[in-house]
Amino acid sequence: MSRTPIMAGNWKMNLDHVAATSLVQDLGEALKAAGYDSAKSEAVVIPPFTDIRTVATLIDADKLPIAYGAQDISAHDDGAYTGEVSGTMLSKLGCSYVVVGHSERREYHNESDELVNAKAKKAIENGMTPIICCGEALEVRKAGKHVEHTVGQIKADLDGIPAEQVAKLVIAYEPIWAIGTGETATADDAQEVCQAIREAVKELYDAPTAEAVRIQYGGSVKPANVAEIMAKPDVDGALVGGASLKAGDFSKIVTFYEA
Ligand SMILES: O=C[C@H](O)COP(=O)(O)O
Repeated sequence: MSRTPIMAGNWKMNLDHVAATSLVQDLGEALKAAGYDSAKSEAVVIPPFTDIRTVATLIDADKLPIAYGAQDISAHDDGAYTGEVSGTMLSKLGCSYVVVGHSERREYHNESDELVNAKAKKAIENGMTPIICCGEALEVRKAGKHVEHTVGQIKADLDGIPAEQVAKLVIAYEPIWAIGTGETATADDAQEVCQAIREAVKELYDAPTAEAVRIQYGGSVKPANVAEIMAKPDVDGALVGGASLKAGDFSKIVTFYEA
């Protein structure tokens, strides 16, 4: 089973809609110059909500080979939920992906696995693919409990999602201690947990579903380290923060296969 690698750039709370235009234009030009082949790697940008319409308009108008999505989604369909954004709204903007359960939202917004599960289901209900984030804090890794912790998250995050949907979604393993620190996990660290996540999906569902689900690594991925990480059999892509804010760097990560 060959899984198309997926490289998603999570801009986090960076770049207003004007700056977003420049980055997406530069990224489109960099990918074209690199001879980017979308069959070898999928490029996705995940901007702030306020940028999505602008990014969508540019990608559509210039027919750029870039998908886009959102950094969060409401667990509700509509109503009195001030500040939240619904799946219907995101789907109507043409979003293909929704990041759910990022460690920064789990920490700063106290998001539980139950809420992450509800958000993943809402993304699927609205025809979008969730990128379900998981990963351990440094103290958990130091205690040697990182596999147990991360697999436990994913089992809860996938609760009640049928196999045919799990096969199509994306899981992002992001060790919290590697996010934004420059402390990239080693390729072996990434493989260990991505393999354990795939084994857990096999136990929860079946072998075909485990083979089909795409599992990313995230945490200080850069052009210099992406090829080694991507050479691992159970790593199917990257969820990229800082490096996705630079068109040249993200283009090199998307075209990792050229290395
Ligand atoms: O969503 C992206 C991850 O949090 C990784 O961020 P980073 O590449 O800046 O470490």
